[in-house]
Amino acid sequence: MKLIECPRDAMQGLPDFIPTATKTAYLNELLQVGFDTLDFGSFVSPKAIPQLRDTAEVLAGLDLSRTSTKLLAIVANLRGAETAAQHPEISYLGFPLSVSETFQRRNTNQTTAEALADVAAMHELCERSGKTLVAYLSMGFGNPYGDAWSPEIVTEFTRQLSGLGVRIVALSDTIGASTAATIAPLFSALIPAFPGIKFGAHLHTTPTTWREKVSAAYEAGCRRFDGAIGGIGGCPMAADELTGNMATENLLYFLKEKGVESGLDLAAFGRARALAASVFPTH
Ligand SMILES: CC(C)(COP(=O)([O-])OP(=O)([O-])OC[C@H]1O[C@@H](n2cnc3c(N)ncnc32)[C@H](O)[C@@H]1OP(=O)([O-])[O-])[C@@H](O)C(=O)NCCC(=O)NCCSC(=O)C[C@@](C)(O)CC(=O)[O-]
Repeated sequence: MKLIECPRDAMQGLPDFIPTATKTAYLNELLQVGFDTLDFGSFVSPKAIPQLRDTAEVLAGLDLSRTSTKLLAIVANLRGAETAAQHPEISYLGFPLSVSETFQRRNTNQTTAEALADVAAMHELCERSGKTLVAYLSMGFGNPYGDAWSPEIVTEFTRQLSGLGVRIVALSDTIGASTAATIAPLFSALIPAFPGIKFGAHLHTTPTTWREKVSAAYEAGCRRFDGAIGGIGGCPMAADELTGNMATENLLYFLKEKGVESGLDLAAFGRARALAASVFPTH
């Protein structure tokens, strides 16, 4: 089981700037919890995402001496990927490739064909610099813009990613549109069809629908889940109203019910949750 904590997704849409020292302290606490990966920041345009304009400074303040958690940074163009690749502390570069043309344009100002060309270049950059590319298939369960969506379209994007050599694909429900009825068949079909790819679930959800979503992905064989403490956040490029992240607390409830080891230090998790209450005071 791999749990990926996403404070980047929790913070990126918040209008009030979280001071760099506060971000750093929170991430340092999260680094003690035992997550497989921390999606800690992004190297993108500060005009697009002003909240994360200090990612390089935050990275400089992280204490990586007592953690096995690996760092993931989101990038939205080659320039950001080249910046991220220069940091030896970062293991993963994450790029949002969208199944929806409208969202690709809103998020990275590209067509999906241009974004796929960037994925190819980013994958090569990662290979050269000892890093791994994580491709998010954004709007992977439908979109609010009226763009075509079907399991076949998601499969075709996955085929293209597989052809480029991408080995981690996070099926992403950017706006919380998924249901058990869309999640289960997609994971059930894609996992056996692409044995060279490790599939993750990056699900956004309301507090009432989280369980059916996690359960559908887990029962279909997914063993890599993204979450954010408190279920905070979402992508501000997608919609005005953000649908929160999958709460990490709920992922842990689910795993406990299933008798599955999370691998987390629960005391450290409690400390991180307590700190989250002051980092995100209005949530
Ligand atoms: C990709 C662009 C830049 C294209 O935006 P653009 O306007 O086409 O880019 P540009 O090249 O014309 O540059 C615009 C300005 O940004 C600057 N710029 C340009 N690139 C960089 C960079 N790398 N680092 C720092 N600055 C940069 C550049 O210097 C310029 O500054 P100006 O001259 O106007 O002062 C823009 O659309 C962007 O930054 N988008 C951010 C997207 C983003 O961060 N979205 C949220 C994360 S993805 C997500 O949340 C989804 C996910 C992963 O969680 C999964 C899911 O749920 O679906």
